[in-house]
Amino acid sequence: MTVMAAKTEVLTLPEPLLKARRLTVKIGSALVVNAETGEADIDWMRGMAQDVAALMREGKQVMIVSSGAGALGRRYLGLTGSRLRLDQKQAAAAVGQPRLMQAWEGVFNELGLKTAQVLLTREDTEKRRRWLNARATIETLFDLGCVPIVNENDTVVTEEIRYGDNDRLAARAAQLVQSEALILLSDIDGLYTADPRKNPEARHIPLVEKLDADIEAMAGGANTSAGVGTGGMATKIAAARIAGSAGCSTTIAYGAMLRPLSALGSGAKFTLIRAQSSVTAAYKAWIAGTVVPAGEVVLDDGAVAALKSGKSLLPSGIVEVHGSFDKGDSISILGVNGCEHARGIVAYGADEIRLIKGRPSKEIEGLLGYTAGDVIIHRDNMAFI
Ligand SMILES: Nc1ncnc2c1ncn2[C@@H]1O[C@H](COP(=O)(O)OP(=O)(O)O)[C@@H](O)[C@H]1O
Ligand SMILES: N[C@@H](CCC(=O)OP(=O)(O)O)C(=O)O
Repeated sequence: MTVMAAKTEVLTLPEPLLKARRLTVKIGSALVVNAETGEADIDWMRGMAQDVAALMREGKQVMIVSSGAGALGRRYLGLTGSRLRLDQKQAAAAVGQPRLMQAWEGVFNELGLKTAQVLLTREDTEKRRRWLNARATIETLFDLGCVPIVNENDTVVTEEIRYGDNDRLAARAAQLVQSEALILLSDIDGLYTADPRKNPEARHIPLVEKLDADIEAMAGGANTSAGVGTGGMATKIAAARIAGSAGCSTTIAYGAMLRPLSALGSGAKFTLIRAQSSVTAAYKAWIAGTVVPAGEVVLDDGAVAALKSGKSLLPSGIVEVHGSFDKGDSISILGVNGCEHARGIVAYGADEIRLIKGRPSKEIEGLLGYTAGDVIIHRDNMAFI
């Protein structure tokens, strides 16, 4: 182990990962769990922590989505049968998750970094209020310099309401924090024209510019001989579709060697599935495309001009509030003539905005008894239509 060397080294990823400010790395069970001992593979995890630390030194923020709770817990509990009931799988994950986190925390601590456990369910990324809460927490973890380590909250979900595999969880998590790049580390170095374990003629595909039905048809199921993987290439392509719709590119790469992110930087093969738009454009298109805005605010002419020059919306420019909406809802922004100029995600609910409209931001706390910041809609959460 060369922790001292790791403290100065930097890691230069290939394009377009190089440009990504925020990366999400998904790590499958087969990588973190040693197949022979059934325990966390600390050497491999230490190498990953060194790679992540090197990227953080370049100013990048890295979120890890780590599988392995079920596999670690099964071995620890001696649940060796191949067909476990759901409650047994959940019990195994409950036992394995703290062991998984202990291993991650240990290897990051050696480098002076802190980790944070983030357990998500599908509802957390589908229900707006929970989505906002999860996003705010992870943003704060990044600000604090922590490495968020995400997994599905396996103990509380049932088959019908789970993501089911961490490839799709990772894509949703990447979308949640507006990652520009999702890296899926696998037991294979990318997408092939067919499953190369079954078809020796299969060819590697280095770049997918457009994820269409032909590409989807190439992706088959998991390599079941390895014993712990779940999704196969099909869930990786499904993940790439989710990530792509949020402007996030997906890289599928082989992860079993020590320091797989460094390997990417030194020429290892991978498949890049390029997103069709940028994260910001995808987010703004999503806001602009809100089917039924939850309400409206009417602005004076000065506020409309301020928004058009790139400013955020302050309470002082609002003259009327229509409808009943909550913090986090998408609403319409109208001029006094009733013309819709933009849509945006509000930081305050309708009744709160009624109390603070027309007033300077410094009065928000006195009027509401708390403050969620000076702006009603931040410019990053606003799309002109
Ligand atoms: N078109 C394809 N290209 C590459 N791998 C494929 C393809 N179709 C099916 N696969 C299988 O998907 C496996 C990777 O998925 P999986 O075993 O779930 O990995 P992980 O545990 O890393 O998520 C490969 O080992 C391969 O056998
Ligand atoms: N949440 C589960 C991971 C499920 C999963 O997708 O595993 P894998 O196919 O190894 O990435 C666990 O930690 O065991």
